[in-house]
Amino acid sequence: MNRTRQMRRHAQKMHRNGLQPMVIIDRDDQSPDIAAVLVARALWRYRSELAPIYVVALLALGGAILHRTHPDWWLWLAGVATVAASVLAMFGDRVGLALRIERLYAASIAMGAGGWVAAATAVGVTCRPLPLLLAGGGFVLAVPWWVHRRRRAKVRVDRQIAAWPEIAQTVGLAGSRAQSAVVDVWGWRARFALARGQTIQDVIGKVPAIESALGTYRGAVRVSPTRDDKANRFELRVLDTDPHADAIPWPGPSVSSITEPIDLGPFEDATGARVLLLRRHGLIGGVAGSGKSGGINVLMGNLSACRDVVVWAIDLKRGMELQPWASCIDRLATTPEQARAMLSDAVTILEARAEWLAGGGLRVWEPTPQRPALVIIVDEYAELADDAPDAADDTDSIARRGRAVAVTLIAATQRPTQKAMGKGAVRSQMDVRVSFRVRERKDVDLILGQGMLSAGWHAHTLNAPGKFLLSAPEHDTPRRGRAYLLTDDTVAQTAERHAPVRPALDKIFRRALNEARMTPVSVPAVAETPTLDDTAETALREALDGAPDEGLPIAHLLLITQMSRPTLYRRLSELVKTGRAVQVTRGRYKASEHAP
Ligand SMILES: Nc1ncnc2c1ncn2[C@@H]1O[C@H](COP(=O)(O)OP(=O)(O)OP(=O)(O)O)[C@@H](O)[C@H]1O
Repeated sequence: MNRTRQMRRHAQKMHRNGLQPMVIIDRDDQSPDIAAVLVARALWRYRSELAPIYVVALLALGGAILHRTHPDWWLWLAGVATVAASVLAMFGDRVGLALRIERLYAASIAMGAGGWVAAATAVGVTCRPLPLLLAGGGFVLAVPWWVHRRRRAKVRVDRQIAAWPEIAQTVGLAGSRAQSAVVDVWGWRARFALARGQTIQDVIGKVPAIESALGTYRGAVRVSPTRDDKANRFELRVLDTDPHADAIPWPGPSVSSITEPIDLGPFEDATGARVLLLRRHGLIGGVAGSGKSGGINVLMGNLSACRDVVVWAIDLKRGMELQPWASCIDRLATTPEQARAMLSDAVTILEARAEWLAGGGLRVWEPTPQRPALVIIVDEYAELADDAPDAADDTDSIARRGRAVAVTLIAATQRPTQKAMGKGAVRSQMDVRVSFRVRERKDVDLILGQGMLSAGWHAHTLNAPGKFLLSAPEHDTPRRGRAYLLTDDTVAQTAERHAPVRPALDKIFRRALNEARMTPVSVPAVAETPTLDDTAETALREALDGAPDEGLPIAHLLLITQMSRPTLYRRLSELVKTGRAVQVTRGRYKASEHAP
């Protein structure tokens, strides 16, 4: 017997240390004692699952006692049961029964249990059909309890929280402790306090180990600061189902001005990944097919809705990605020559604006529809660096000096290596970084910045196109977002809706360009740059008349006429309709041979 007590003490000590006792039964006389301990522990551990059986047993016991001691109480008991059931049905939400079905269930339990005890008190528990009613009713009412998803989730969470000291020890966060936990639609969340000297970065670095210890699937655990932003607290989020499993349709523009943050798509807690682009440059990276172009579509959908932004774009993949937005893009460069000319013009405008600001004693350019910001989107930046290396000085100038004058550069590329980004300081000037999935872990640092991988920005684990991590001054913890998806139809409709409201570039720019007399490479001699005042119409006619057989591209006509893109498209379609011009191929026009 003494030995049994010793073993029990040993088992308790092991349990206190977080260890499971190993049971070695070597003598028959000790087994019942230890088995009883194990059974008692199982009864306690599975108390939630066994709760209906406990309740049935309690009711039987209570009924038996009351029948013996106070058989005349049955009427009171029936009254109390009725009142309790009504209160639960009406006000159950105040005690956490959020759904109506849950309140009705609780009311049925109260009425059933109370009614049965009242009857058993009056006539005795063995009186028929009370035993049958207790067993049958107990079983029927237990089924919803056993299958209830939230209850099961809660039990699982409680067990994991109870096991946390052991998990923490294993993963190297000994001393941290859980403060609270809640089950939500996607899984569960818990708030933890850290031991002295531990930081959130330490926890982020342990995420794979925590996932393994909790037995979740890979990528199911998220770590973030708590709302109060205390350095010794963190929130752990464990997802059972991925909130980003399905594509999320774009709900329409979230902004009407570049001074507002643009919503790229929801984070996993359904809050929007909003980021400001005014006076900032952006870098979008990720492997082919990871959703970069989708991300650019979201940007275009929003930027085209802003009346205080002029969008220029460089798409050296023959305009494949950005062509659908052509009517909202003031200037689209699809060849290295056009890209070179555009970037050089951008520097001209930047300098003119800087001069204008200095002249007025102003520090920054505040965009308005009359004086819009300029956003230059470069899709597949690596191709620009390859095909137009001499434009590097201009991109460098824009990246370094563009902020104050509201000239923003947004570059998308698969891997922003120093080679892909050109020689200059462009990458280091990018304030907003969006990383879609990368293939290699080291690419995380390439896109998001040195040290980000070890700080927990695991873009290599993003597992569907459109999922991204966003790093910006207002987003300094790794949270997964999923970009909204714009279908081709949505793009076409949005571009059509926004094209008429696109602003033109301001006079300061136009004058600066005039003065700089920028002549695009390979513009035919007939297409002399005219003055930019009110001779646009004549310039268009002259350009079309002198156009070569293959026609003049839109980009050149835009440069020559200085019309806004929507105006040029409108004028060209009028000229085509009236037989004065012809569209030779897509995006190329010349005067009709039979023009009047
Ligand atoms: N936000 C999104 N939600 C759901 N699916 C998306 C999303 N973005 C992209 N996709 C899907 O992934 C495919 C590839 O996306 P996308 O063309 O944007 O990738 P990419 O990174 O630009 O590739 P590439 O570098 O080859 O152009 C799309 O055809 C689309 O079906």
